[in-house]
Amino acid sequence: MDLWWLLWISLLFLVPFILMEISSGFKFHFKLVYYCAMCLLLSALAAPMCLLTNGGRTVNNMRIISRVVRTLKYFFGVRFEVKGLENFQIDGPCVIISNHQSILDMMGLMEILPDRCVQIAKKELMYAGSVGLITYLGGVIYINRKRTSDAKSIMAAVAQAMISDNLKVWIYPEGTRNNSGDLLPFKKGAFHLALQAQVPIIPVVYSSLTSFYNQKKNLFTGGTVKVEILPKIDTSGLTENDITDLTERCHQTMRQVFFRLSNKPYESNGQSNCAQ
Ligand SMILES: CCCCCCCCCCCCCCCCC(=O)SCCNC(=O)CCNC(=O)[C@H](O)C(C)(C)COP(=O)(O)OP(=O)(O)OC[C@H]1O[C@@H](n2cnc3c(N)ncnc32)[C@H](O)[C@@H]1OP(=O)(O)O
Ligand SMILES: CCCCCCCC/C=C\CCCCCCCC(=O)OC[C@@H](O)COP(=O)(O)O
Repeated sequence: MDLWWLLWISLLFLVPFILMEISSGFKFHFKLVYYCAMCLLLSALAAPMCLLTNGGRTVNNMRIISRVVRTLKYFFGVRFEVKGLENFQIDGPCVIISNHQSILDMMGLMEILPDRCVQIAKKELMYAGSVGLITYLGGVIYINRKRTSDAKSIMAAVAQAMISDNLKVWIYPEGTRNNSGDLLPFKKGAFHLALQAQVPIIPVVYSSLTSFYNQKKNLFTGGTVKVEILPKIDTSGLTENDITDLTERCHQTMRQVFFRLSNKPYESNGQSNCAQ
């Protein structure tokens, strides 16, 4: 008899808990699927608009893409508080670096995307159905992260194109999505590119999404993302020998801003910030 009571009482507590877990998990995954479906749908709608307006693969399509992607935030209750937009007002090309937390970053990217700006992306994105097509039409540059030598030669060609076509290039120097509440060490490609093209670097920092988007906690509600565009960092006169210093300087500056925007106390990590 005692055993039955124990079973009933445990069920009384366990069933709502399991249901809550299932439903919040369901809600999280449902919202993620909904986000991907919206990206696929909007890309499928934007692709003909790009083709009809600009004919094919060109950075001019980014204007259409960013306008369309900017509508996404209303569906997901995400808002952006942007500071420092004036720092994008520079003549000519530059390398823009920013932190990368999740696929939701596409909204933050398109919210402030300056004119004539293409992104560097992993080549797998090319195969993401209509999203792959829209990235192709927008002029996104694909790299194979597993082959450093290929990535380097593509980046060298990009350095030339930046100058000849007056392009800004957006790179996520962490090289992958990172929702840990800190920045990963930076890869060096962005800094080589800036030096090769002899163009300035503009760091952009997005506050942590973890308060409203957290994969570990199955959390995806609405919230505000603080964005800060920092003043440009000049690279003129720097050489290959300065790459590590430059990388560390940018990482440290962005990390400080990231902690400030995320309302977290700054923690010095006391180790090299460059990916080895
Ligand atoms: C309409 C609705 C649409 C809805 C959908 C929305 C679509 C919107 C469209 C926008 C699309 C945006 C897409 C964004 C996608 C974001 C991503 O895919 S992030 C992942 C891909 N990006 C990156 O990986 C960029 C950052 N990575 C690097 O820069 C890397 O350095 C690397 C070039 C990939 C090389 O990788 P790895 O070998 O792992 O890196 P390192 O440790 O840094 O370098 C090793 C070694 O090589 C030297 N080196 C690196 N780069 C160069 C270079 N360019 N030239 C010369 N040498 C280089 C480096 O110095 C290291 O040597 P060392 O001796 O140790 O110093
Ligand atoms: C017919 C084929 C159908 C394919 C279906 C593909 C489903 C995907 C659909 C929509 C995805 C929308 C994502 C928007 C663009 C996201 C860009 C992005 O954030 O890429 C991640 C990349 O930065 C780093 O990747 P990793 O963290 O290293 O991994």
